[in-house]
Amino acid sequence: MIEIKGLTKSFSGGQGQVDVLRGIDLNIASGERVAIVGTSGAGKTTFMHIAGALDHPTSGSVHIEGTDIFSLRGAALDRFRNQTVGFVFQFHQLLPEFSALENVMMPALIARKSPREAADRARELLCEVGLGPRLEHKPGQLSGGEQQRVAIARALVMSPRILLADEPTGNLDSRTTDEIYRLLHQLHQAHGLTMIIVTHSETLAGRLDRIVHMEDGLVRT
Ligand SMILES: Nc1ncnc2c1ncn2[C@@H]1O[C@H](COP(=O)(O)OP(=O)(O)OP(=O)(O)O)[C@@H](O)[C@H]1O
Repeated sequence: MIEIKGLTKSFSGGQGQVDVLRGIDLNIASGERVAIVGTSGAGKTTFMHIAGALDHPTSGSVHIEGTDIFSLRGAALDRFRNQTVGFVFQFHQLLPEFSALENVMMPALIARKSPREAADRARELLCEVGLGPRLEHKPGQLSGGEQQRVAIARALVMSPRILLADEPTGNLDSRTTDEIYRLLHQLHQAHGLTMIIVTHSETLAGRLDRIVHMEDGLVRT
């Protein structure tokens, strides 16, 4: 269960203060798949970064399975995030110099898993996302859809319970979008993941369990 209460985020810059999130309340059940939709600038990415503890709110709280995540500090917060949340970004952010296998291993190596264990887990996940024959390919040698599959495998390498995806199909054509949806569905069935997915794709949003509309830093009710 994810419980978000009174979340606000303001940035201050040259042109004064910008209130990007203005008091978001949202509960998401374990295993639920939620689409976050809204116009550009509504605050979706900012919200996702805070929900996944990549950024701090100005005020408000996020409880994940009972843990008040912003009461954790430093290494404890990093550990909680690495073990609990996996991220998939629109522009997948794979490291171009490294193979698919090495990209997926990376979070496990950073978490000090042994290279053998990291490689075994990465291989298993790449096979699960249909990339068994592409383990040694570098991102530049893979299609957009394949790169996104690598990014999804990487997000899952630490066996998180929550998957946060920001426009996971944003730069893909409709057939590849459909394939990524089917993969996410398969992973949801297999791992019981809670999924929060920011998307502009009505097709993708419509297939999830619930659609949350964000508008001007608030959830539209
Ligand atoms: N670090 C920052 N400093 C100042 N303003 C910021 C910062 N990050 C985001 N913003 C502003 O917050 C607003 C919301 O941005 P955000 O990326 O969360 O929106 P979004 O709904 O994800 O948009 P899109 O669909 O275009 O990705 C924007 O007006 C943006 O300029």
